[in-house]
Amino acid sequence: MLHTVAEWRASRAEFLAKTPNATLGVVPTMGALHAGHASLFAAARRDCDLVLATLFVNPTQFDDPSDLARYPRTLDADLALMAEQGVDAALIPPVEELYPPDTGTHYTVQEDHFSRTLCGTHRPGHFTGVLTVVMKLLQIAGATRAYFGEKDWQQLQLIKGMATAFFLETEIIGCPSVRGPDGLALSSRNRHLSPAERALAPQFYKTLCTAPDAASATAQLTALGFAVDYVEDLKAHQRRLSAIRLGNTRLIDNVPLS
Ligand SMILES: Nc1ncnc2c1ncn2[C@@H]1O[C@H](COP(=O)(O)OP(=O)(O)OP(=O)(O)O)[C@@H](O)[C@H]1O
Ligand SMILES: CC(C)(CO)[C@@H](O)C(=O)[O-]
Ligand code: BAL
Repeated sequence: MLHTVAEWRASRAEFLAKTPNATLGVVPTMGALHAGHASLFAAARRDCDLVLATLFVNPTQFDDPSDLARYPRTLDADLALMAEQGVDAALIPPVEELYPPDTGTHYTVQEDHFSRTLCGTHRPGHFTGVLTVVMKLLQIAGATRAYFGEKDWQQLQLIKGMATAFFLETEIIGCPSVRGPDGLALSSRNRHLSPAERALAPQFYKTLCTAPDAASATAQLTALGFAVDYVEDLKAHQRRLSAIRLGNTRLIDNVPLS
């Protein structure tokens, strides 16, 4: 299951030699897998002949070193979940392989770009890191389709924009957010929540769904005890996006505007 870039490229070539018109799906992740990731694997499995998952905690997208240091790492459980979901191959490259020394090249966008708003404002450099690593992963994968979650809605739009701008041949597929029974969007960072924070967390989604406008959502969330980074209604997309912090844990979510 484990592949370096060179191993993946060799097994991909071998597979395509045997099955010339095969479709390939790639699901980029940072590991610590949960049912949200499983839904992406299932979509790829349904649509594609060969499914690659990538597990890489990308250092360049972390604006906060302590967030990177405590990012959950659960490799054994991740391998079991991927096997259950019928993932064919997992690329788990070391940092030096994705970032060879002295290349000094990254993907960036102009000052007034969408990537500088919302999470881009609150996590400076975050989307440069995300888009750079996604460009690398898509080039390595050489897939027909790549699967991303709508939970990270701004990220999904930016990746679609990059794929269009750079004429990438991989189709970018967005998949619906998977939620717990209480409405909380599944996220690897949920495991950092204390029991009290976990009990409060579903109010995040509920408030986004019910508040009449972004200002009231902000006021209601603040009154409940969330530290609000932003709530914004993107009228053009009919979408409400938000990021909040509970203690040291930052969560994001988005809902359609009704
Ligand atoms: N609840 C979810 N439903 C659907 N897709 C999800 C969900 N959570 C994550 N994803 C998607 O899985 C892919 C990998 O995300 P990632 O590994 O960062 O997990 P995560 O749970 O979003 O972690 P965190 O937000 O804590 O970094 C992304 O495309 C992301 O949008
Ligand atoms: C797309 C991604 C795998 C890039 O590191 C990451 O931002 C994520 O997991 O959403
Ligand atoms: N899924 C988002 C990755 C991050 O928070 O860095």
